[in-house]
Amino acid sequence: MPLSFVPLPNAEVFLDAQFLPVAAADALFAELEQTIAWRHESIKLFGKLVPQPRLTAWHGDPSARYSYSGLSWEPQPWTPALQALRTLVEEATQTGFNSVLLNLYRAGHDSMGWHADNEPELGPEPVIASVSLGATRRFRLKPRDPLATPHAPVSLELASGSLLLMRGPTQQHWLHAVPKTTQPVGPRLNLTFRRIIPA
Ligand SMILES: O=C(O)CCC(=O)C(=O)O
Ligand SMILES: [Fe+2]
Repeated sequence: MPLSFVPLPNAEVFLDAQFLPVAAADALFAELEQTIAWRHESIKLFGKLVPQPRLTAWHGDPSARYSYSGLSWEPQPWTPALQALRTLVEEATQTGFNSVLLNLYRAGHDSMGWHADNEPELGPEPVIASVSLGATRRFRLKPRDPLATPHAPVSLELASGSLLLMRGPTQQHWLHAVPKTTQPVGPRLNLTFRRIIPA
C-alpha cells in the first residue's frame, strides 16, 4: 500500500497502515525484541533523574551522533534486520536516513510525552519515518500554537507494520505523543528513522 496524505495545516504527514505484511511485522517484532540491547535510560527533569517510561536503543552510521532529552547517544552499528528495514523505508519515502531510534513500550503504562523531533542535529525541516511493530497504540498530534495552527488534536492508531512519515514544517508546528493507556495492551516497538546532519 502506498503512503496516503493526512491533511493537516502547517504539516506534511503521510501514513501507510500496512507498509509491512502482518506476518513480516510480527516476525521482525520478535527478532528485535529479543536481539536489541535495550536500555532503560533516565532523563533529568527539574534536576532529578527520572527513568523514562519505555526502553530505548539507538543505531546508526558512526557519524550520526545525537543528543536527545539531554542524553548524548553514540549509535550502535546497523544490524542486518535494521539495515534491511532501513532500505525498505528509504525506498518508500525516497529519503536517506543515517540513524534509527528504537522505543519499546512494554505495556500500557509505557508512553512518550508531548514533544517535537526538532533537535538542531536534524536540521530545519526534519524527515522522520516511523515504523510500528507489535501492539497498536494511539499516536496523538496537536498544534504547538493553536492560534497559529487552528486545528483540533488528531489521533492515529499505529498498527503493527504501519509507516508514518512526518516532514516539512511538521516538527515546527506540531507536537506528538504516545499516551499511557489503562487498556490491557501488549508490547509495542517503534522505530523512528532520522537523518542527523553530522557536526
Ligand atoms: O512511538 C511512537 O510512535 C513515537 C516515537 C517518537 O515520537 C520518537 O521516538 O520521537
Ligand atoms: Fe517523536
